[in-house]
Amino acid sequence: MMLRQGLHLVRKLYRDGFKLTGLAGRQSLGQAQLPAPQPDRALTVSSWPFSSPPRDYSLPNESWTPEMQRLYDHYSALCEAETEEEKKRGPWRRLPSYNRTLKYATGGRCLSKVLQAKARLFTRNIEEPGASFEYVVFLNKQEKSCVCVFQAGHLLEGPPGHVHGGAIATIIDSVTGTLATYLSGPVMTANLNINYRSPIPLGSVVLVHSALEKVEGRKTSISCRVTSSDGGKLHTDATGLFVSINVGHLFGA
Ligand SMILES: CCCCC/C=C\C/C=C\C/C=C\C/C=C\CCCC(=O)SCCNC(=O)CCNC(=O)[C@H](O)C(C)(C)COP(=O)(O)OP(=O)(O)OC[C@H]1O[C@@H](n2cnc3c(N)ncnc32)[C@H](O)[C@@H]1OP(=O)(O)O
Repeated sequence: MMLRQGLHLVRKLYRDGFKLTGLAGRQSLGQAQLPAPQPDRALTVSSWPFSSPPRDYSLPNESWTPEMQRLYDHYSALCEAETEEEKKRGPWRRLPSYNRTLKYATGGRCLSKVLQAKARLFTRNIEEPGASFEYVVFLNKQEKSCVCVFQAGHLLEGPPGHVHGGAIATIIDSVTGTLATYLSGPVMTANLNINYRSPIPLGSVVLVHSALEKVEGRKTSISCRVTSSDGGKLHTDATGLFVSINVGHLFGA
């Protein structure tokens, strides 16, 4: 009871502008030249410091359509497959997906919880299942490629009944960025080139195929194709250029 009251008090202090943490506190991270954020704005971009632990959002939930579930099952089965020769697991892996971008930013080694709490991946922070980006990425280590099964929810509407181009860009950036991160460590998108070929119906399930094109020094180039779930229709194709960074770059270092 006392604990609950204590939490309530801290929460209230926080709401009233007592900034414990969050991106709003960036001045302390080397951006002192920027004007101080307004309290309201600060609260919208801050993260609650005692939020629940990161959860894997790439697992089935009640909003998934039968087609989404079918494709998930199909690629999950590939993850279970063993190679003939060595009875080792095959090249496919399902990538977990957290609501904190920085959980594995160092390539497998977890960063501190304080750093993680400062970074919320917006595609994974909409509370209503199925409302926006439902997706799961399967990586093929051998082919240096991945496929994302993506179900676009009602909040992503652009042209009536169809997915907004910015939402399509978001999922392409997320999938190609994930592949680039897996292959090259921490990166940022430097360039994204997108051709919208045919509209994506809202609520439908599409496949986002991404593959490594080349690595040149700090630059990783990834190609991408968004198709209907049977592969028969091309919706979008794209290329992304990702530049390797030190994670400190994100904090103004
Ligand atoms: C948000 C994620 C952050 C990443 C954290 C790490 C891991 C995350 C963990 C897991 C991933 C999970 C999910 C992935 C989800 C989302 C991915 C989204 C990623 C984003 O959504 S991220 C936001 C948008 N992104 C930006 O906000 C970048 C702003 N920008 C900059 O921060 C700098 O601009 C930077 C760092 C890009 C480069 O700056 P720099 O000083 O380090 O390097 P420099 O300029 O020297 O370029 C080096 C070489 O790249 C060539 N080059 C550069 N830019 C080019 C361009 N546009 N076109 C053609 N070539 C270009 C140069 O020509 C040179 O080439 P060369 O070496 O041959 O001369």
